[in-house]
Amino acid sequence: MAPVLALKAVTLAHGRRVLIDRADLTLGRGTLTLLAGGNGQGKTTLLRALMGLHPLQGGEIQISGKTPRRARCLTGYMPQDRRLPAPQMTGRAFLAASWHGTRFGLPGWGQNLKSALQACLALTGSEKLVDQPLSQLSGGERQRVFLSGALLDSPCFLVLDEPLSGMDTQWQSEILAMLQARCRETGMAVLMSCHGIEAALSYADHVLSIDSQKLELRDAAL
Ligand SMILES: Nc1ncnc2c1ncn2[C@@H]1O[C@H](COP(=O)(O)OP(=O)(O)OP(=O)(O)O)[C@@H](O)[C@H]1O
Repeated sequence: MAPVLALKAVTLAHGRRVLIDRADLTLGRGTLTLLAGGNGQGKTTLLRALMGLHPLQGGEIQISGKTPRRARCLTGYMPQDRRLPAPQMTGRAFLAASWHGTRFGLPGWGQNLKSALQACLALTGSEKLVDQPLSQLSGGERQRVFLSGALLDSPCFLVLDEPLSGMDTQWQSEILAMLQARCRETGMAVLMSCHGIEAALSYADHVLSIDSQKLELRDAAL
């Protein structure tokens, strides 16, 4: 079976500035990996490249054996830039519009969507948040609603860019425990960037560090 994520000699840059130079990497099913690195090292750029949103200067990325664009239906993504699509929109309408990514922004309200949405809201403790306008939620609450959306299509690969920012320590622990359990139970793999990885280490299998254009994968227990 193809690994969930495979990078072969991947080079990423912004203009002439190379951020990652000919990196190889493999992540397997059911693993939770923390992406670490100082400001400006290229974490967001790497995660965007995994979603097919940033071009490669060289090399190849495969997600479950497919190119990032072809693997869209297999991936869930929570970007770092979380500007509100429409401040008065409720979380429920926002999430309904993103279900399956095939609705051209039009919400669907069938029973399948309702059940899938309810399950994801329960995972993130967002049931009581989704019927309020997004603009009236706190930063940490909004993060949980957006995380529900990333989980909505039961992805095999979940890419999260600083999902814990703005959450209090209690919610950070609950979300990390939930993600760890989903990895174990469903085989989903998670790659998530976060600053201050110490608090998250006990939930993770690996730490992927970006430093001086290199990627290094290590066991989280070391
Ligand atoms: N659109 C852009 N055009 C040019 N340079 C960019 C662009 N976006 C980011 N950069 C630069 O690329 C580098 C890496 O940015 P990136 O956002 O990937 O870093 P990061 O590791 O996620 O940082 P942080 O921890 O601060 O979020 C930074 O030096 C940044 O200034």
